[in-house]
Amino acid sequence: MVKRPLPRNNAPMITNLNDLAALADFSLMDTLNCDPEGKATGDDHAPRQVFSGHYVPVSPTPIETPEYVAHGKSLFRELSFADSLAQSDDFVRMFSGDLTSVPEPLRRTGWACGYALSIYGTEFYQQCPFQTGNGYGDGRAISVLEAVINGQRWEMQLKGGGRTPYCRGADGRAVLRSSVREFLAQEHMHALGVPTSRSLSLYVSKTEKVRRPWYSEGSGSIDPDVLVSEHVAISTRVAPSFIRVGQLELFGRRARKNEHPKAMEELEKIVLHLIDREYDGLIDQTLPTAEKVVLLAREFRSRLTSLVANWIRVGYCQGNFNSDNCAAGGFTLDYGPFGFIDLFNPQYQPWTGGGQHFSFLNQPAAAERNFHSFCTALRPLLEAYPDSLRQLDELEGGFPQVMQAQLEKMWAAKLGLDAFDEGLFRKLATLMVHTPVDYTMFFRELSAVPDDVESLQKSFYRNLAGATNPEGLEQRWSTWLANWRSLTGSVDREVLSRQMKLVNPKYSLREWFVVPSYQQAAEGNYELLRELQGIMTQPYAEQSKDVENKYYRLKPLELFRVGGTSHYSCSS
Ligand SMILES: Nc1ncnc2c1ncn2[C@@H]1O[C@H](COP(=O)(O)OP(=O)(O)OP(=O)(O)O)[C@@H](O)[C@H]1O
Ligand SMILES: [Mg+2]
Repeated sequence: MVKRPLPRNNAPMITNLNDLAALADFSLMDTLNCDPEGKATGDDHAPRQVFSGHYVPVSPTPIETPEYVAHGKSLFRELSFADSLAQSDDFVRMFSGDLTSVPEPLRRTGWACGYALSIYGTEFYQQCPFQTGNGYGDGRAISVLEAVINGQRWEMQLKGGGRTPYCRGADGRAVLRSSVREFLAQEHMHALGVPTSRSLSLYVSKTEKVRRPWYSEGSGSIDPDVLVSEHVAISTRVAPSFIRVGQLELFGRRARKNEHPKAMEELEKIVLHLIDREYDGLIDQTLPTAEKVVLLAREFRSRLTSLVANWIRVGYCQGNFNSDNCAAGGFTLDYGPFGFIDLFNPQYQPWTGGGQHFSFLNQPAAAERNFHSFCTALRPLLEAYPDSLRQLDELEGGFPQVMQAQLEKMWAAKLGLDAFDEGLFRKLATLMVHTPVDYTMFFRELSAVPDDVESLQKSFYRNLAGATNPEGLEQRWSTWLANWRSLTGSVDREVLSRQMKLVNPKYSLREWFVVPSYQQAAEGNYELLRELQGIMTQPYAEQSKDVENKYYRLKPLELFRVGGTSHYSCSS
């Protein structure tokens, strides 16, 4: 008998698709309403209105001649998946979109979900080709599996898996460039300790290409200036669910407007489903719905505020924080026009179409708008319960205070302080802008608890000597540093430093590291991508001198203002 290797948690190792099939569990999913017009064959790829139901059955369209690019090694370990699985024929086939020969109880059709859109709290319908909201949703994301693995329920979703009824006439594909970005970012974010969807696998087609607007080499253009032909790819992401605030909104809007006889029932069902999938064990199952709704809002508020504080801690700007890109489970979702900040600028926003409302330090305000959309979606369920409605209003009204408390806690931790000091923080923010500094490097250098400004200068984009008033600026830094040191109290320097280095990462997934990795990948060379994957999944570790020289660096000045590196459009 062949002995199977045992993973660390002693659960049996998953070495082939049959092992995975044995863990499939569609029981929760099956309690939801299927679109009554949905075809059991899943052959439903043309844009159309979907008037009701929580999901549409749809089969993915496989990419031609798939080639293995990468798999999420740490997620594989957590799921007890053998690394070899990622390159095994039947696994590659399934996760490059071909469900035609999957073993039972896996299914030959996946599912796509509709959702609504609010931008910064304002409801939108124009993005829907029918102007009704019934044609908007997962246009190229198709879920293929729900499984309970090591006691945890996971949904697996292909991105770029072909057209769905929500494709709005687009091709349903994702290009290698955007897939590499999302793949690397999800793993990096997880390693940074920030809740996120996770990366399972990434396959590229060796033959199938699509055209996308993008930037010519070294372009200084704001908008894309060329059409490029790019290889398509399918990445699979994994999360407890992919329910978005926008999804709740779709059902909330239908219930509010009484769009069909089952509208209220469908809203209640998706909300209870969200609780089962994302808040299991946190909300007493025996409570009436109205009370569950209030507890849900409280819990989501807590997760969302903590998430956004964490984004700021690690220098992440989501870029497109609409309600449809805001996971109702409170984790990071949709790594589209995101970016990790280099030079500190509170208004940093890499997405050219995004506007200041989604910029780096405006993310708490954007989150508040998404929370408003979330509460608006829940409200129809509380119409007959004035007490619960009042509690929901209070939760919504209290968002800024909770957000502020999370931010203060985060800034205090970044500075190694027990308590937030407003004066110290304000002075620092001003100095960081005036100098200017590299956000990640500055906090990491500070984590060494330096005696003087000299070592901090490694993170400065302009030598102090080159400043308008060099002595003045240096003096302000020295004063600030002395004030900061006095506030850290009598904590041992080593202890303080160790503590701060757990909060302030050394390495972050700067776009100018990612660009060459997807450019190489487009040539079939995945070396750089895998190097980045290795480095960015241990962002707090010092790592080798070589790694430090290559990846612990200021962004080269010539890369500022380069289209595709410093700013980009949403084309993906
Ligand atoms: N090539 C495409 N084909 C079909 N639909 C698309 C395509 N690109 C984007 N969409 C859809 O357009 C909408 C807006 O796109 P956005 O960039 O927010 O999402 P995304 O990156 O595709 O997906 P997600 O939010 O699932 O990560 C989404 O509903 C998405 O499904
Ligand atoms: Mg999206």
